[in-house]
Amino acid sequence: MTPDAPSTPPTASTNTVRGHIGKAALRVAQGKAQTLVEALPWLEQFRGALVVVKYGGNAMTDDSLKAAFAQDVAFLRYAGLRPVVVHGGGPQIASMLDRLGLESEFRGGLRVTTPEVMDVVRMVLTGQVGRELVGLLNQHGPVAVGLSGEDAGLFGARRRGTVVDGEDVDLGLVGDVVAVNPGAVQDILDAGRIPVVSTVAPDLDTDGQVLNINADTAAAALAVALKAHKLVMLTDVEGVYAAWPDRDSLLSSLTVSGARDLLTRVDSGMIPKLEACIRAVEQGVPQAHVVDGRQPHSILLEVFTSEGIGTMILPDSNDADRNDTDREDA
Ligand SMILES: Nc1ncnc2c1ncn2[C@@H]1O[C@H](COP(=O)(O)OP(=O)(O)O)[C@@H](O)[C@H]1O
Ligand SMILES: CC(=O)N[C@@H](CCC(=O)OP(=O)(O)O)C(=O)O
Repeated sequence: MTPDAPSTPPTASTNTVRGHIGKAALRVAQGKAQTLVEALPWLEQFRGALVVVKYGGNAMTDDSLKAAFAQDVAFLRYAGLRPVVVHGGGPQIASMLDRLGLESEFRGGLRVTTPEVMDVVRMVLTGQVGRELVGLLNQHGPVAVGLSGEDAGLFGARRRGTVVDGEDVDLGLVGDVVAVNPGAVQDILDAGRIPVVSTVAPDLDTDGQVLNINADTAAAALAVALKAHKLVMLTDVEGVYAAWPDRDSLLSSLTVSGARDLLTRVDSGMIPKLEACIRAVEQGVPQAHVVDGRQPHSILLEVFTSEGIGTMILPDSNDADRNDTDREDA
C-alpha cells in the first residue's frame, strides 16, 4: 500500500514552456477534475469545521499508512477545515514494555498501569509516537505542534477503575478526563496550525502524579470541549460490527441508544471506543465515526464523500446536520 504521490505543483518554468495535453492524458485529468468537483459540496459544508481525528496505535503500524494519514490531515487543513489529532499508541507501548521486560494486562479494554508502566506510557506516547506524527505532518509544511494533556492544563484527570464480569477492577494509574482546558489547542488552531495531542494527564487529586488515559476517551472529551463538528476514530477494523467477529454484521450507522445496547456485546478495545463515541455525541458532537485506518486515505473518504465509510454514531433524534444521507441501519 503506497500512498499516491502528490503531483508536483507547476513552477514558472514548466508553466511557460508546456505543450498540449494528449487525449488519453486529458481523460485522466478530467477524471481528477471530476473528483475534485464532487468534493465541492463537502468543502463548502465543512469550511472552517473543527474535526477531531483519533489515530489509534493499531492503524499506525505501517509506514505508508502513516504517510497517507499525514497527507489526509494536511489536506483537511489546506482545504480550510481545522483538524486536531489525538493519538494512541497501545502497540507501541506494548513493544517498549516488551523490550524492557515489563508486563501489563488489559481489563475491559484498558491497560492496568503500575508506576513503572506509567513511565513507559508517558515516554512512548509523548516522546515517541507524538514526535513521529509531528514529523510526518511537518513534511507538508511547518504546521504541526505536539502537546500532551499535561501542557497548559489541557486535561485534568481522576483515577478510575472498571467493572469486568460484575467485579470492580483496580486499574492502577488509569484516569478519566474530568476537566478540559482547550485554550492551548485553540491557540494552535487560531495560528493555522495542527495540534497533535498525546493522552497523558495530571491527576487532579495527587500533586505531580500523571495518569494513563485511553486515547479514545481523551479524544471524545476534547471534541466536546472544542465543540467539534465531527469526531473520527481511525482504528484497525472496518467499523463497528453488530455481532463481532461476524464480518457480515458491519453497521454503517448507529444511534446513541443502539450503541448503548451494543456495548454489552463488544469486547476489548471497542468498549472504550464505543463509550467515547456515545459520550461525545450525547454531549453535543453532531457525529462520531469509527473508520478503518488501514484503508489509505480513509479520512478523506469519510469527510468528502456522501456514502462515507465505517460506522457513524448519531444522536437518537437523528436530526444532526450531517453530510451522510445515504446510510442505513440507524
Ligand atoms: N463489535 C466490534 N466491532 C468491531 N471491533 C470489535 C468489536 N468488538 C471487539 N472489537 C475489537 O476492537 C478492536 C479495536 O480496538 P483497539 O484494538 O483498541 O483499536 P485502536 O488501537 O485503534 O484504539 C478491533 O480490532 C476488534 O478486535
Ligand atoms: C488506559 C489505557 O489503556 N491507555 C492506553 C493509552 C494508549 C491508547 O489508547 O492507544 P490506542 O488508541 O492505540 O489503543 C494504553 O496504555 O494502551
